[in-house]
Amino acid sequence: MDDRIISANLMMEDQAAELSLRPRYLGEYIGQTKVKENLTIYIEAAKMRKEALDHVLLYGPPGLGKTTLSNIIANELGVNLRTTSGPAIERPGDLAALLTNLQEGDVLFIDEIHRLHRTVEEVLYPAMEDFALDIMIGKGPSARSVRLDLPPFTLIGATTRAGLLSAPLRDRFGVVSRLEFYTVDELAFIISRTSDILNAGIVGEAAIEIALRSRGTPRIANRLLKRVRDFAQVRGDGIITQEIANLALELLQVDPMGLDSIDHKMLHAMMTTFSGRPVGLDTIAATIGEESQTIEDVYEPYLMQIGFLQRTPRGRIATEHAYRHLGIAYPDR
Ligand SMILES: Nc1ncnc2c1ncn2[C@@H]1O[C@H](COP(=O)(O)OP(=O)(O)OP(=O)(O)O)[C@@H](O)[C@H]1O
Ligand SMILES: [Mg+2]
Repeated sequence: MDDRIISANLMMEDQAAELSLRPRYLGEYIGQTKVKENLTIYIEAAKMRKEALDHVLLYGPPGLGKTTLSNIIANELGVNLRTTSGPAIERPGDLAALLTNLQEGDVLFIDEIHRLHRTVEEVLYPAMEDFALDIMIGKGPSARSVRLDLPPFTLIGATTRAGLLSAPLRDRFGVVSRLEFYTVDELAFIISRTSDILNAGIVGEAAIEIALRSRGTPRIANRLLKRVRDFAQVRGDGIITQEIANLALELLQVDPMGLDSIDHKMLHAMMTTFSGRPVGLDTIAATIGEESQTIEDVYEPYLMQIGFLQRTPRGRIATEHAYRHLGIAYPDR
């Protein structure tokens, strides 16, 4: 179980809070400017034509706002949103039931769409393309296929791993948007907004301090803010000052770049155990006792984003920046 404070994955403690913190309209959705601009136009156009919006694929690391954006799209379109996830749809019949219950223009949101079963995925192809469901009736030689019309709908798929999507599925999305890590300013803005909602006073410098350590991820920003707020209440007078923020973040063992002990362990191993030579993902994983996939999906993207880690054909290497950050001498080559 991934329960690090800086984990981008959804944790139990986030769940209730995220519902109330989630922006509901595009105007409140901070950052992701390009994605927002495009969606605004597509949504407007679909509404003018009174048609269903094209199918949308949202991908990017966890906690960047894919689920939030899907909710917003349905809200902006003024339609119902049905939510499910790849692994939750076990049989083709489950998907058929979902699809036949949609009303015209509705949004069907499939989270973790890369985990759809093959047989289920095949039902989705004609549904996405022709708004039709092909049903087999009978068995053996007398079996025949009947085509059932579906109301036009919008499928929104979300995934952290677009690379795992099959080509036929990927090709059926008219809009494919990649969510990016947020800038420090954007995160500071999100933190201030969340503080308002939580009725917690925060000074600008403190918001930036938390933003700097949030790994470009709103979910982490909101989580850190809540922990820091506890400190402010107990150790201070409730107002989150820069001093309180620094103290709290230090105690939470989140360093000034948002790295925690696991990042340190991983980089350390690469620099010392492997003497800075390129290392394979599985080797790193085994050395620090983490799963390869977690490293690849969750830790690595941010380390690469801040220029601490590079992928080369021969393996991963830590960059000079990373050496400097950890205070380890960069090997001369
Ligand atoms: N652009 C944004 N502006 C303000 N808050 C945001 C934004 N994006 C995300 N958030 C906040 O971050 C939280 C996490 O976002 P969300 O659940 O949408 O991420 P996700 O990409 O679906 O993650 P996962 O990959 O784990 O499903 C939301 O509850 C919301 O409060
Ligand atoms: Mg989500």
